[in-house]
Amino acid sequence: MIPVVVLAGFLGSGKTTLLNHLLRTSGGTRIGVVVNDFGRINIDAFAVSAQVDSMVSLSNGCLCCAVDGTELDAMLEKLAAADLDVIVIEASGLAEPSTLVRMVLQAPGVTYGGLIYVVDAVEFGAVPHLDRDLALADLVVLNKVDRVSALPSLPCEAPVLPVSYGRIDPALLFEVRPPDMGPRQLSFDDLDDHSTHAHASYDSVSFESSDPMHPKLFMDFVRARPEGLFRAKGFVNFGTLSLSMHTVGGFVSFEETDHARTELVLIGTGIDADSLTDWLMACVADGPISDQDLLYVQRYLRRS
Ligand SMILES: Nc1nc2c(ncn2[C@@H]2O[C@H](COP(=O)(O)OP(=O)(O)OP(=O)(O)O)[C@@H](O)[C@H]2O)c(=O)[nH]1
Repeated sequence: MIPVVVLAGFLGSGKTTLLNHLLRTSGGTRIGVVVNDFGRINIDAFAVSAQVDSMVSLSNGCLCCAVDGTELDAMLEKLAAADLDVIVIEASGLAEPSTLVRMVLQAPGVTYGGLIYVVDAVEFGAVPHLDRDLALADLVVLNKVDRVSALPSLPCEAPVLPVSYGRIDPALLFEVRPPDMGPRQLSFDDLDDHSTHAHASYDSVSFESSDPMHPKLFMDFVRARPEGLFRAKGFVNFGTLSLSMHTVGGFVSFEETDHARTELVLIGTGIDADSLTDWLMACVADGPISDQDLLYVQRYLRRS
């Protein structure tokens, strides 16, 4: 099922800037984008190759469409049928993120991929209901940090990623495919020094085990994972049950899989690779796993 990431934030916080950054830096990832109106996406940055209905197909494999709230269901269904890797919905600055999240959770053929909430590091004090929105967020992007001398502290439990101009690493939100090596010409973006981009400061940790993980110990790890751990993805084997796991900030989703080995990649800032590896090693089961034990993970399971 195609994951749907909801991108929300108050007026002017930098959602469109972030979305354009994702579109520019996601290589060959096929992204479906749902926005409130076309004018907002920097379509000039791409060659528009076709326009069908209210959907625009961009040369980098991105499908763009504009909807109002009532059309969202139908548009998601249409996008779900297309061969996409991920769908990003940019909420208008005044949309209620909770309404959008509910709509995505109910939409057929897609799976919710988390709520990314953009906060303006200068203007955040003026946002109505900021606490309420932050409480729903899985990952908070504290944008425009170029405009402040000290980072404000936000009242939220979700991990906070300080950035300028929405430059987050797309791999924090979804699987990034290498660029298509088609007839595309090199652009200035390709010549960019990527070491200066946000992702240069991330650490990643890989963990593998052919012995099953203990459901309770592993779920304790998932719940208590360190704040800087923005993303985890891969497979977890619990003996008779194997799940694929995907987390974005505080958001976690599991789906059943046939992959009968634990293979995880954890991405974050300020994470200690050795202690995370030790922690995961300590989650390996030291005996058989009972049906009772499996209940700890089964309640997180999404059924398609
Ligand atoms: N200085 C600075 N300006 C930024 C940054 N990110 C975005 N901007 C500017 O802030 C303004 C608003 O950015 P948008 O991306 O349009 O914000 P938005 O959340 O999509 O706005 P609405 O759709 O009106 O809610 C634009 O002029 C951006 O160029 C940043 O990190 N630093």
